[in-house]
Amino acid sequence: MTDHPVLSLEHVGLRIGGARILNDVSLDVPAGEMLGVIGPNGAGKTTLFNVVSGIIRPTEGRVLLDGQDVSHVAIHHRAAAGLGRTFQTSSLFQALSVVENVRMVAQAHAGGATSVFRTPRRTDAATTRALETLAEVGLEHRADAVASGLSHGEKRKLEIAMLIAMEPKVILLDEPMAGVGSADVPALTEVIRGLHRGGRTVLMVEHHMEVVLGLVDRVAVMHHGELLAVDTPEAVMANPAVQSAYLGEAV
Ligand SMILES: Nc1ncnc2c1ncn2[C@@H]1O[C@H](COP(=O)(O)OP(=O)(O)OP(=O)(O)O)[C@@H](O)[C@H]1O
Repeated sequence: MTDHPVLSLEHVGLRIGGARILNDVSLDVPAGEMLGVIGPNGAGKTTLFNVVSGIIRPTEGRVLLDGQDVSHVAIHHRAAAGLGRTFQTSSLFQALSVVENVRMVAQAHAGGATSVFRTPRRTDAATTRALETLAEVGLEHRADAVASGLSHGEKRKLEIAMLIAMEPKVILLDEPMAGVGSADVPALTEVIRGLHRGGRTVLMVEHHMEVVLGLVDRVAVMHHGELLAVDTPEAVMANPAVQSAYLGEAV
C-alpha cells in the first residue's frame, strides 16, 4: 500500500493565449478508486485528461504520479511511468489479429522486441499473457479475428485489454461508450466494472451519465475549466451548483 494518492493534481492551470482553459484544479485519487469526470460540453474534461496523460503541459501547478512530479515528463515517458490511456478515436493495429494487438503491448511491457512478423506461438509468455487479458475483458473467443472486423464495443474491449497488458498505475478512459451501440453498453460497463474489482485505479470521462453514476466511487464535476465538486454520485447529483451548471442540459 502507498501512503500517498496514486494520482494528484495540485493547483493545475492551463492558459492558452488569453484563454484560461483550466483553473486551479486540485484532486487526489487514491489507489483502487474509480473516479468519473463529468461536466457540460467545453467544461475542460478532455483538456484535463490531456494534461494528466502529458499531451499538454500545464502552465500552472503539478501532476504527481505515485508521488513523482510528472508535470513536464513527455507523454511516452509518462506512459512508461504508469499512465495508461484510451482515446476517443481508436488506437488499434487494425490489420492485426486481436491477440496480436495485445501481444505487442505485453511484449513491449515485458521489455521484449515487438515484431508483427513473428508468428505468435500459443506457448510464448507474451501470448499467454495476451490470452489471459483477453479472457478478462471477455474477448478470448475473438482472439484470431482481425481487429478491423470487430464491432465498436469489441474494439473498446480490445483497447482496454491492451491497457491492462501495460499494467499501468492509473488508467484513463476517454469516453469509453462513445460510438458504442446501446446493445453493447451493458457488456462494456461490466468490463470497466471488472477493472475496478481488480483493484485498478481508473479515471473516466463519460457523457453517458447512467453508466458513470452506476460505476464510480466519486464524481469530479468540471465547469468552465474549474472543479465544481468532487463527491459521491448521490451527493453530486443533489448538489445545487452542479444542477445549475447543467441547466439546459439533461443530467
Ligand atoms: N488548444 C486550445 N486552444 C484554445 N482553446 C482550447 C484548446 N483546447 C481546448 N480549448 C477550449 O477549452 C475548453 C475546454 O475544452 P475540452 O475539449 O477540454 O472540453 P470538454 O469538457 O472535454 O468538452 P466535450 O464534452 O465537448 O468534449 C473549450 O472551450 C475549448 O474550446
